[in-house]
Amino acid sequence: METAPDDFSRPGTEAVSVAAGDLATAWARIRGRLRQEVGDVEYRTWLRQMTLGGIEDGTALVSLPTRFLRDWVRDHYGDRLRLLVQAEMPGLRGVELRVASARPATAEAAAPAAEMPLAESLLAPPAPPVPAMPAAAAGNGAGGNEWVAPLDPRYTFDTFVVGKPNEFAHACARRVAEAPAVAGFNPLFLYGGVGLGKTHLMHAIAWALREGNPQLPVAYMSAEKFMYRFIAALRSHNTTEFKTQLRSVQVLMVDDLQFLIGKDNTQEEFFHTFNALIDAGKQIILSADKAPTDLSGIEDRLRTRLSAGIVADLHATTYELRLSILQAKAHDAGVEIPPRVLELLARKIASNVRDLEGALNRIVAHAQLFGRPITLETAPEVLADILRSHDRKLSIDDIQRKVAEHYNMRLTEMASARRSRAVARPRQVAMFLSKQLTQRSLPEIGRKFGNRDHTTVLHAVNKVTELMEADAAFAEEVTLIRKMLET
Ligand SMILES: Nc1ncnc2c1ncn2[C@@H]1O[C@H](COP(=O)(O)OP(=O)(O)OP(=O)(O)O)[C@@H](O)[C@H]1O
Repeated sequence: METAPDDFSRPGTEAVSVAAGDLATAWARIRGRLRQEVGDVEYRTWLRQMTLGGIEDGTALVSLPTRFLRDWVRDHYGDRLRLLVQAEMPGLRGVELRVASARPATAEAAAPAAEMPLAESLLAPPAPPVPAMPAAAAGNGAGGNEWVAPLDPRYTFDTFVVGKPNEFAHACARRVAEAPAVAGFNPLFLYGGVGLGKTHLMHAIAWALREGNPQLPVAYMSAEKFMYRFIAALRSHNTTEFKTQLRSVQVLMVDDLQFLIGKDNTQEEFFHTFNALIDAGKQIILSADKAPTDLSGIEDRLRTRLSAGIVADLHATTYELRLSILQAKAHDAGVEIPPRVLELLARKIASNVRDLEGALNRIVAHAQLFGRPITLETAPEVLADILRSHDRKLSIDDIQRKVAEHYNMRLTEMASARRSRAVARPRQVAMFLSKQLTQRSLPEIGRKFGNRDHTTVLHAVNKVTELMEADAAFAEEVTLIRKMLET
């Protein structure tokens, strides 16, 4: 059994009439989406206390308990919140953020939240960033665009940082943006783990296409939205209009396709839409968390068609890519963050870019709140919970890399047979730290250092201990490297 559709009544010009149950469901979905987009940490820090007080004059009234939180949410999430609200409740003019005690969405949806003088409006800009749909796609005046998700203005090619893990996906996306529906690139199927940039790339393609031709009918939506709209069309016996709308676009983008797993009717409809568009020479761009071949629960015939164009993987980020992303985002935010702090984040938060952004936002907020620049000493404190949740075990590779970097020697020397002092001493330091900072046994450590014997490792550990006792400067140096590895 598939989930019930979101069936908000059509908006009037001034008021939007939404039943209490629908309002609560829509609000829950908006919050869920925000949480998914910004990550758990950021969501808990800034957005959890947000409540929907109701709708008044076509504006959603959202409350936060303090002025600081209200301002923060307005400045950092205001646009996003407005776009999500408008996507869920088409016809709303905007969102008003207030400082007020919590008040849930109720049957008296039109009742305002406790009035406060600090209300701020996030009204829609004059030309909302929604891809154009042609008259045919707009149906018979029922508001054509409202089932197409708005594009995020931040997600363009300009703001997408390219590195080894995403260069292929990025190149494919660029190619499709330059020349849609070229054989071999249709469909474009982007896949990868959570928060690695699939949605960002899809929006970037849509923005680029729009820039080239503002009239080009491009439709972007999540697979979830596709399903809700399809079920709503079924319920209102209006599937013809649904199909006509979809089939009149030139480019169709459907995000998070894994959502269709096990939803047989929706999959069937999607399959037909897909075939109709491809046969008509339209471009399709899809994303999922797995490659088509690994999407179990998707019918074989659909799976085969999904792989028929180009399949591009967004790989897990590397340290270098994470650092470049942080540098770019700090630069865009106009804040100076010491390189060491960015390196710390890039090293410690290896899961996905969304969490990385969350940590960076926290640092920026902290610096702005207290008017003090963040330092390598204060960053671990400010980010304690985030760092704890990303705590990862140090590996011998990490240690070798850091020691090689410190002594300005090539990483390969760690495993080489050379015995000159310039490489032998740093190698001994790396062996010593590997014994101190990992759970690896002496033979295991030896293997990582060019298959050396465990007695060589033991000798290195003893030698470094001895030298540290005899030479304060050397002891300080080793302690410093250790500290850098541990923060
Ligand atoms: N290479 C990159 N350069 C700049 N920002 C990036 C990059 N990759 C990801 N991001 C940012 O990380 C956040 C998460 O990316 P996005 O939403 O595109 O991930 P996703 O792969 O669609 O995740 P999900 O599987 O959760 O839908 C976004 O804010 C996005 O701008």
